[in-house]
Amino acid sequence: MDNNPEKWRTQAWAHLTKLRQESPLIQCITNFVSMDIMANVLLSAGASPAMIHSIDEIPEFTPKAHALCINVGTLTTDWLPAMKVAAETANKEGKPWVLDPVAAGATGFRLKACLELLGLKPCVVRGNGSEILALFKGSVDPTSKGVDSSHESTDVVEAAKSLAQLSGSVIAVSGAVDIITDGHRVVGVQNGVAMLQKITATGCSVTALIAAFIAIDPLHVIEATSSALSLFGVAAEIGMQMSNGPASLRTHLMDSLYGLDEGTVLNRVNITNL
Ligand SMILES: Nc1ncnc2c1ncn2[C@@H]1O[C@H](COP(=O)(O)OP(=O)(O)O)[C@@H](O)[C@H]1O
Ligand SMILES: Cc1ncsc1CCOP(=O)(O)O
Ligand SMILES: [Mg+2]
Repeated sequence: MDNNPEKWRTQAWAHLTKLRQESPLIQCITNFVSMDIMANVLLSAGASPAMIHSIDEIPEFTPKAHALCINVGTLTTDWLPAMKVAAETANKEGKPWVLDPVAAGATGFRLKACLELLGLKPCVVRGNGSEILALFKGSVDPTSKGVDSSHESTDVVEAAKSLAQLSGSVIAVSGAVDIITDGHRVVGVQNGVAMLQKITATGCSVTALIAAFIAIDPLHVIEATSSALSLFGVAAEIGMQMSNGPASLRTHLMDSLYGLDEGTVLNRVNITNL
């Protein structure tokens, strides 16, 4: 894709239209905090969510899903084997899966689990600046703020590129500017509002949305990931105009995502090659 902004916008609208038409089934193995908002964001966008995480069901269910989202936000020893079996099943079935390494640098247990999952070759890893840096360094961050970031996405571009080259996954770093890279190309998305950081699990939700967009365009992972991040940001921008704070934005974000129309998308999507 050349750096014509119009092409990125047209592509984002084409992705959303296809998502609404095909309504892919997205399996989410995710943290307790995020389950509700993640499922509702997927529904608002046009996808079909299923929060199914029992290891007893994965061999039967994961092959039916069009994409899988794995999120370690409230990880326990019990859940990790299910996540690994699901990732392996998705790989075997040729289904794309994405990893959200929530608070990767917060503890040794979490970091080890995230690195093991990264070894199972997710199609995309989406994290905030601190999470991506922790994965790149492979070390616990003594100054970790848990699920929140203490690094700007734009400060970890080189780490993200190296991590992408080492892992073979596309790395998406969220922030004021979302960075998407396969280790060679770097794309920037400038949509969204800072208030998204004041709603829990918006990061988790946009990771699930990336899974949905990859489900409908698995051969263009960077493009699908960029569209998902941009359209989530556009919905937040529109929603913010009707909101007084995080609680009302949470509601308006979903209404705006559901109602996104061609004119709004073509006017607002802001994606560029960096
Ligand atoms: N300062 C900001 N301005 C605009 N959008 C932002 C800003 N910070 C985060 N976002 C958006 O909020 C969503 C969640 O990102 P982020 O807060 O980085 O994830 P996490 O919740 O995992 O830490 C993403 O869509 C991202 O683009
Ligand atoms: C608060 C919290 N604690 C464990 S998982 C979680 C949700 C994190 O969501 P996000 O990474 O999208 O902010
Ligand atoms: Mg997060």
